[in-house]
Amino acid sequence: MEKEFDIIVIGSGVSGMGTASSLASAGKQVAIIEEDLWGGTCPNRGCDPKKVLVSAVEAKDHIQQLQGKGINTVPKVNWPELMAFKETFTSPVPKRSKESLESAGVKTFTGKAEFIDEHRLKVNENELKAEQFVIAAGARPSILDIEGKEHFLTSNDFLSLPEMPETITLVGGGYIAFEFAAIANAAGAKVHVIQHNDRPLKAFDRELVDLLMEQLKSKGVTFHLNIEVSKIEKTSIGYSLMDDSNFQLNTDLVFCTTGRIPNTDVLKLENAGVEYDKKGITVNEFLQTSNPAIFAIGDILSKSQPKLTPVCSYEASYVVSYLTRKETASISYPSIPTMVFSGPKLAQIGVVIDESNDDYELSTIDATKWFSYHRTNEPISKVKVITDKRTGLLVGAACLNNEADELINYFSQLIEKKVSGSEVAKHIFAYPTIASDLSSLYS
Ligand SMILES: Cc1cc2nc3c(=O)[nH]c(=O)nc-3n(C[C@H](O)[C@H](O)[C@H](O)COP(=O)(O)OP(=O)(O)OC[C@H]3O[C@@H](n4cnc5c(N)ncnc54)[C@H](O)[C@@H]3O)c2cc1C
Ligand SMILES: NC(=O)c1ccc[n+]([C@@H]2O[C@H](COP(=O)([O-])OP(=O)(O)OC[C@H]3O[C@@H](n4cnc5c(N)ncnc54)[C@H](O)[C@@H]3O)[C@@H](O)[C@H]2O)c1
Repeated sequence: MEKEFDIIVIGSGVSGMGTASSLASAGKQVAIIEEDLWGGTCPNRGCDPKKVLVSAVEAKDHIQQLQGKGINTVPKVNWPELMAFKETFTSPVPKRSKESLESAGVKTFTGKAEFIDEHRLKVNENELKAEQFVIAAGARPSILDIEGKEHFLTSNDFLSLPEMPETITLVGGGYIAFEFAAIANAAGAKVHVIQHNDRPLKAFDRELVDLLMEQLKSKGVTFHLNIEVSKIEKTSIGYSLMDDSNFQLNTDLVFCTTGRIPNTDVLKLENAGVEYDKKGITVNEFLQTSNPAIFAIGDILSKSQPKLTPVCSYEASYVVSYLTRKETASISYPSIPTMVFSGPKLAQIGVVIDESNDDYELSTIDATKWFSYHRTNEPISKVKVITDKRTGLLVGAACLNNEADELINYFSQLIEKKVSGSEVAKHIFAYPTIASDLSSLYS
């Protein structure tokens, strides 16, 4: 049966949900298609469930740090209970997301979308037609193509793991590995992280990554650098991982955390004249694909910006403004904060440099003994601020401590609003708080 709409959105994650609802509110006839969990990655198997599990890491770290300083026992993480708590957040998401779209006037279809031609899509037995399309079909975990790859689990499995085994191994040392390593370690597992070169979390400040690794090592996480796993063998008690020389590691479970691949292969994009490369769909500065009636946003894009939830929301909001003619200028991104919710947390925004140069001044501040961090006896707090030598304004920052997820957003405001150090000094912040340290960090 053929159905016709003004705009069809493919994928109901952060990118697709916001786009579809806002376009419907603007008076467009909108349909949205989802083949799996309504609401997509972030609330079902990404940021949100992950951060619920991180709560246990935070609680345990906090208490562990205060041993002999007023607290005398370290609690144990009860994994099944923590998972049940996580479920209270995730299980309502698909139904609630679909209902919210429908109440906004969006027509929902469950099934896999495939382009038939430039204006038509096939979804199960339906043929859907539209003038314009927004592709927001996201990405999925990549699986290394090695012998025994069928034994790999993914981030989706980790976030629903019924029991935490004695040993887990994460192959690939990126965001997911550093976050899951902290979670599994807090839950009592022996954790191994295997990285094929010597630069885990490559986009982050190297010194801070090294310090984060030291912290994780001190809690019992083992890092194996410059190891390229080439084979996984099932054994009577678990799995054995091997490389092409002498490396061998036994583990109860093994997760592939080597990145995510865009869902470009399942959409039959060639039928609609939409071009893509291995990083995703290529778009111009209006988020328009090689077919001008088809737009793409979110994790499915081939882009230099990080693939993160707030970036998806930003692109969704831009494409809605563009399609409703409220915006005709090209998209321009602000500085984007990036965060690793490990233990401790690592955050970064803007310019990243290893040392001062002709343009930028780098200040590295050891804030471990500052009141804000010392009162909870944090093992480390390091902050780097980068200022433009010409204007004196903040252009970048990186931090490693338990409060980095809040601190980085203050830096983001200062950078985006071009607030000078002397202006910060004129603010009165509640004391003692992380914000009240700002004038000492950036003056
Ligand atoms: C474990 C994990 C933790 C993360 N933590 C954070 C974090 O802390 N902070 C942060 O900012 N970001 C985080 N991210 C990244 C963030 O989740 C993503 O950037 C974001 O969710 C992407 O949204 P999206 O809408 O582009 O894609 P998705 O949410 O993936 O939505 C795409 C949807 O399209 C559907 N789809 C695909 N193909 C088709 C088809 N042919 N037909 C119909 N439907 C289709 C999919 O089923 C999916 O539901 C995390 C990611 C992971 C995996
Ligand atoms: N806090 C957050 O914002 C957050 C958290 C989790 C995920 N994410 C998003 O999800 C994406 C995927 O996360 P990810 O951690 O899977 O990917 P990633 O790209 O962050 O890291 C992958 C890591 O695997 C390494 N690697 C690649 N091939 C390998 C091999 N053969 N053997 C060993 N190591 C190998 C890479 O060098 C890299 O260090 C992120 O890029 C990010 O966009 C964000």
